Amino acid sequence: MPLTPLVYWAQRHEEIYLRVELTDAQDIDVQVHEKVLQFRGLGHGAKGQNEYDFSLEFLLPVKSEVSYRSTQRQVIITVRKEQRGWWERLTLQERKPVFLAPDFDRWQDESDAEMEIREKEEKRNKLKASRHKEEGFVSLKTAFLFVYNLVQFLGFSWIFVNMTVRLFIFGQDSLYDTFHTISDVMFFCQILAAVEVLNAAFGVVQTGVIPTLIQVVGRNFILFIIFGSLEEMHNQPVVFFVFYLWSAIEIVRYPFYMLGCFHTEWKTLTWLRYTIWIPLYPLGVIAEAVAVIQSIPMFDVTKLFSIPLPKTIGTSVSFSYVLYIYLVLMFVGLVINFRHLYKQRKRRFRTKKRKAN
Ligand SMILES: CCCCCCCCCCCCC[C@@H](O)CC(=O)SCCNC(=O)CCNC(=O)[C@H](O)C(C)(C)COP(=O)(O)OP(=O)(O)OC[C@H]1O[C@@H](n2cnc3c(N)ncnc32)[C@H](O)[C@@H]1OP(=O)(O)O
Repeated sequence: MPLTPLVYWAQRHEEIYLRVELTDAQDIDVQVHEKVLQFRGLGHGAKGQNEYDFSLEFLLPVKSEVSYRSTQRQVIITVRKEQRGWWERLTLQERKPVFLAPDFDRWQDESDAEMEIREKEEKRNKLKASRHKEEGFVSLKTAFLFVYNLVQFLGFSWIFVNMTVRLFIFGQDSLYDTFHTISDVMFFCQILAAVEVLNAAFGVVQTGVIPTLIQVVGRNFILFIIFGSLEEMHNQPVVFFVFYLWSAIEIVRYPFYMLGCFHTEWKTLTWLRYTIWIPLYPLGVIAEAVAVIQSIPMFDVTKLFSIPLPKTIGTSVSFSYVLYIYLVLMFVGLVINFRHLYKQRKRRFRTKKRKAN
């Protein structure tokens, strides 16, 4: 003979919760027809291990889909109200069935429930607002990166095209006046490149700060100290090779980033971005090293940037010592960035392959 378990209830504007006190319940069957809920199940209740059942006729219509979950201690049933609203009692009959009691763990009166809804609504609105903010930030960031990359692309394209055209027109002669014709734009692009260090440092782009710092500081050292400060270096052909190698990678790298801003890619461009540094980087470092070595006697003669020593010692330390140290640093920088670019290349092509599979 089935027994009746203890049932606790609570409501919200849209739902009814029933908690059936049955331990280790099995063979549970819960059904709702019209306004009547029927429960049947085997388990350990107030009267020991037995079959338990009950039925409830709700005050108002409910939806026929009912959900329940059984834990070790109880069965929790959720029934959705047909119409949103607050019920003055659970059952149609005014007298409360004896096995039914309020679930004080979940109990809320109407105003509590309304407060809960308002809090949920507020939370949802806040989340929406923060999502809007985030989206606004993302589009601002994308616009900023796109404009930055476009400016750099235009700058380096101008340099590359100008040098190539001059090479065709003036042949070898063009190697001697690269600095005079190109340096203004190169100064502009390389000063602007400091933005890349900030982008990496502030997480605007997901990349390491050190490789970017090495790249920007390394190039600006050559541009401002070696070429910029020594007039004797201005008409050296090495300027041509350094500028040409720098701009050759940048006319590929920046359009690659520009497409990346729109989550687009052009496979050939991606391949070029992650491949042509393999010959260009060592060549670039060699060209820069040649420039540094060429400048050493010039710094010795002009005593530019030499560090004066106290009068008692009487002489000064030539800047060329700094340059010897810099040559070593260049080699270290080359190794760090070569490894970094190799890792980026592997990561890029590995992910692509995985996506393709
Ligand atoms: C600490 C001070 C030390 C001073 C030491 C001095 C020693 C100096 C030695 C220096 C030697 C320098 C030699 C050098 O000047 C010679 C040359 O340049 S020769 C020419 C060849 N050169 C090159 O090929 C290097 C070109 N440069 C670079 O590639 C970068 O500057 C580098 C930092 C080296 C690597 O770039 P990065 O780490 O950013 O890799 P990724 O391109 O793969 O980017 C990673 C993700 O970030 C996104 N990203 C990056 N930048 C942007 C951007 N501007 N806009 C939009 N998105 C960007 C990129 O899309 C990647 O995202 P995802 O993975 O999602 O695609």
